[in-house]
Amino acid sequence: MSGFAAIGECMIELSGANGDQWRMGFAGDTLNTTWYVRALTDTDFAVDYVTAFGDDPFSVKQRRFLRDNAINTAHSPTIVGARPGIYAITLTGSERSFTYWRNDAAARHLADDPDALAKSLDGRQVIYFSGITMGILSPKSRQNVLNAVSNARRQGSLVVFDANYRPRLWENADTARQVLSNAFHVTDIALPTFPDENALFGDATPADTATRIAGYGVREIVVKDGTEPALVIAGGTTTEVPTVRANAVDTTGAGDSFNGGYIASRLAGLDPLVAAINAHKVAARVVEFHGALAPMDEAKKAFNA
Ligand SMILES: Nc1ncnc2c1ncn2[C@@H]1O[C@H](COP(=O)(O)OP(=O)(O)OP(=O)(O)O)[C@@H](O)[C@H]1O
Ligand SMILES: O=C(O)C(=O)C[C@H](O)[C@H](O)CO
Repeated sequence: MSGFAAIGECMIELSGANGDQWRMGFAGDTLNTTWYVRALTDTDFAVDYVTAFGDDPFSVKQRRFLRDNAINTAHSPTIVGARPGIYAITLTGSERSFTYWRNDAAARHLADDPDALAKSLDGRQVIYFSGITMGILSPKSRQNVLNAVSNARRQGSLVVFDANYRPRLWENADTARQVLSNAFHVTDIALPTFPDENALFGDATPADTATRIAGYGVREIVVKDGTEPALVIAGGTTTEVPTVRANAVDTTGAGDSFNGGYIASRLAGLDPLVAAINAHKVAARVVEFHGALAPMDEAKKAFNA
């Protein structure tokens, strides 16, 4: 087993608005985590982003962007006539909210071909996916993802999942609860965010979130909560790990970069508490930049500080 593969949607991102002038980049929760795993692992460690691309000029740029940053795309298909989704970031102070145009995005077809998906995940040390990955898909494709992930897990892959609840993606809250619970059932490491879990499952505290997720059989859980400490549940013990101070300008991708820092640390053999400390350091630096993707060298400096 070697390498990392994440499954999800790479969108066009509009960030850093200055009046009507925007900066265009590429982002999406699972891609953001992939970016930070790439930044924080050795160059000979294979990192893949598993998605579906369109065939328009922006999709071509996405593939080039990933390639230029040493992120491979496994067996991700190209869908003729399709194009990427877009989102724009609105800031209230440093707190982000998103406007999306993504209903017909190419990535919605990422699991249409179960064989290609299985090949993309084959032999990976770590597989990462999210509730956004599941939310954009048809019921049949959601099942294809769950099958592919659980088969890979049976072969020895470690599965990491963040529910990242985005209400607009779901037909209704009951479906979201059902699909996300199914995903937690095939997860080894859960990296949820408390406000998302509170919104969907009504958990009163981060400890309640951890208890519920442990009930799905997940043995390693980190519950993030903005500037509040993260709750780390591993090896039968529960520990609060405080965050790192930052001059935050845009919190987009905070949780995703935390996940990248956490996964890279665990891949390096560090224990969960040290992994959470490193993850906070990375996320605290990422919120000091506009958009989800901070420069890789800045993430690396924070990780090693
Ligand atoms: N203002 C901040 N200052 C320092 N660190 C922060 C700040 N906001 C977030 N973080 C860091 O990011 C982590 C995740 O934050 P949060 O729970 O807000 O993520 P999130 O809502 O999942 O983010 P996203 O979904 O945009 O990736 C925190 O555990 C912390 O390490
Ligand atoms: O909200 C989404 O679907 C995105 O993927 C956009 C952002 O990059 C992501 O939410 C940040 O976690």
